[in-house]
Amino acid sequence: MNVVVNAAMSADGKLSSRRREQVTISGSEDFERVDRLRADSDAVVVGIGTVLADDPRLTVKDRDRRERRLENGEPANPARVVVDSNARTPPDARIVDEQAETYLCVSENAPVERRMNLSDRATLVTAGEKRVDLLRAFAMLQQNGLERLMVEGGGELIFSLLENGLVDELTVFVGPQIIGGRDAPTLADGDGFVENFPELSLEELEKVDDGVLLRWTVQY
Ligand SMILES: NC(=O)C1=CN([C@@H]2O[C@H](COP(=O)(O)OP(=O)(O)OC[C@H]3O[C@@H](n4cnc5c(N)ncnc54)[C@H](O)[C@@H]3O)[C@@H](O)[C@H]2O)C=CC1
Ligand SMILES: Nc1nc(O)c(N)c(N[C@@H]2O[C@H](COP(=O)(O)O)[C@@H](O)[C@H]2O)n1
Repeated sequence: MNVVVNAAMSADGKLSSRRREQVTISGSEDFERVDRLRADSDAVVVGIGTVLADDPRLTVKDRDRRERRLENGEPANPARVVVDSNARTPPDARIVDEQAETYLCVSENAPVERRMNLSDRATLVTAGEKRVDLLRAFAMLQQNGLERLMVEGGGELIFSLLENGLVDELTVFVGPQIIGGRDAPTLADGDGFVENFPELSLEELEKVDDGVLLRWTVQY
């Protein structure tokens, strides 16, 4: 399995504002790159915080790329994965629409009624007692044939994946704005590291739009 985290952050490291509403940080060239990356993935992964904040579709926007996937015997869009311990994904969320297959990673603690309401819209993957056990959940996704995972955030999920040693590559677009705010989400939130900080190796640096694209591999 190969796991790539991709995110866009402001020059001060924020993924969005303290209101946790979606902020457009990438420019058109970067959004094209993100679309290519989605098209080259078996699944796009987000946390429930991102679903509740952004109501994303996570589909491939370019028709030619969707057609190329179909020609290669793949579904038009990659699968979508939500890490959602308590099955809080709204049944009318875009992420469970008909445009792609969706996997909801839930914990054993998720209320049965919510799971039942979602079970005809998504494949439920149960891993972990109270919180999704990411190592087990990703192993189960791999058993379902999902090898190339692109993680789009948010900060809580990205931190947990790094903590679990699950990230192979980190691609970050740094945009030309300051968002600020101590409560605004950053690239890696959660409890934070106090030692054994994951080490990154810079593989690529490029000016894209009015910002910078950085690609690192993670050294464990
Ligand atoms: N600029 C960008 O590229 C992106 C920005 N965002 C922004 O990020 C914000 C959402 O990020 P967050 O609030 O951090 O939410 P998140 O999307 O990282 O989801 C975190 C939630 O996932 C659940 N979860 C279950 N098991 C977990 C585990 N093992 N580890 C971690 N989380 C687990 C928890 O309920 C946790 O609160 C929004 O404001 C959104 O707009 C989100 C994605 C990309
Ligand atoms: N790459 C990137 N740049 C930004 O500026 C962004 N705000 C995001 N957000 C991510 O994209 C998701 C929306 O996807 P759809 O357009 O609905 O397919 C959003 O939920 C974030 O994960 N990404």
